[in-house]
Amino acid sequence: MKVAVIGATGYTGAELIRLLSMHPKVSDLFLFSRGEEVELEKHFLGLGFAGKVKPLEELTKFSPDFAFLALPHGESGRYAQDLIRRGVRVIDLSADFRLPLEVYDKWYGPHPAPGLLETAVYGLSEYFSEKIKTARLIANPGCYPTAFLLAVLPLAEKALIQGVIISDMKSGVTGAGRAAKREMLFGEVAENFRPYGVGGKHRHLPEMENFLNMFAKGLRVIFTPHLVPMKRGILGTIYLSLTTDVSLEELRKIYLAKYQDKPFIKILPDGQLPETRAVYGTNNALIAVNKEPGGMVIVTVAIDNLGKGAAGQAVQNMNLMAGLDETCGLKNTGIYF
Ligand SMILES: NC(=O)C1=CN([C@@H]2O[C@H](COP(=O)(O)OP(=O)(O)OC[C@H]3O[C@@H](n4cnc5c(N)ncnc54)[C@H](OP(=O)(O)O)[C@@H]3O)[C@@H](O)[C@H]2O)C=CC1
Ligand SMILES: CC(=O)N[C@@H](CCC(=O)OP(=O)(O)O)C(=O)O
Repeated sequence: MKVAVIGATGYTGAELIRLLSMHPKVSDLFLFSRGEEVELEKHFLGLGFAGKVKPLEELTKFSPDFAFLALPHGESGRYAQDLIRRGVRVIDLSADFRLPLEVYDKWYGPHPAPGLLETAVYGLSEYFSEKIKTARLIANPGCYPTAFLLAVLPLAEKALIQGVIISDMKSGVTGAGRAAKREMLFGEVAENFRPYGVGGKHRHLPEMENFLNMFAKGLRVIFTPHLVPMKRGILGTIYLSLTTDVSLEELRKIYLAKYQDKPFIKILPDGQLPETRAVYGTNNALIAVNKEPGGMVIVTVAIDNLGKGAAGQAVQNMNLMAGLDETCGLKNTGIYF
């Protein structure tokens, strides 16, 4: 397969290059970014792919089978239009095609390609695989919503959750992208731990609620993200109330049954809890379910924001679209030490 990565100089672009260069079915990799032609970074030398990142203006000269858009929201939509018109199947890592128009406009501003919204399929691979297989345009989910939805949907779809779900999440700094920002300087981030977007202000809240409500109506989410001084990883601690008393053993059985044929989702045995280093560099999600003495359920979840939270899930979606095994090129235990 011929594959293009657009936004190849960013963090998710780099992770896509890493994954696609090891993918057994990818024969050609075309890389694009804005500005002048640039050399590939030294990490990627010797991988056998033609060496330079080309200016985006040259994209029209290439006809890949798949194109990954690893661009800021608002920009992706502009490039998706032309690619789709030319018959290229597109996987967009930005938020441009994840939400209904009125919700997008409220949180992100005017939509760059509203005419394409109907075409897009939300790329949460474990829940929408049938639609993903035939899709022309994938809206790859946000990193926090991926972790949240994988952790709560098994209970939501059985109508076992009531009221408010508290979603307390922590992310490494690559989640913020590679562009220079003062609040992401080493001096601001190292030896520091801070919340942000508190009080319903983070743009992943509507994404969480929108897809949660496809499976269970009337639930509300309180989402508080935090920045942790590590490079990669998301850890979520999610508190929820049940509609009826269900034992911990039964709850675990629900998760195990739901994900038994989903190779990237690992339900941890009693006594084990997710941690970010166990998913570092992988497409895996680790989930543990527990109950506190008052009966509330605590679901903990770990993913790599650049893996299952972005590039890994995007490649998993490409595999599904291409009729390949969804694990093709993605089996990886990560780095233990
Ligand atoms: N980082 C993460 O963990 C996740 C990110 N995402 C989403 O994926 C997308 C990419 O994120 P990420 O890789 O982190 O971002 P980065 O900031 O690291 O990279 C963005 C890329 O887009 C290019 N770019 C920036 N502005 C423009 C523009 N106006 N026109 C064309 N190209 C532009 C950059 O080029 P240049 O090098 O010239 O700046 C770079 O190649 C974003 O939409 C993000 O929200 C989704 C899930 C997780
Ligand atoms: C640590 C950090 O800053 N994380 C980012 C996550 C954004 C992201 O990856 O998601 P989108 O694709 O929806 O932009 C944030 O909170 O904005």
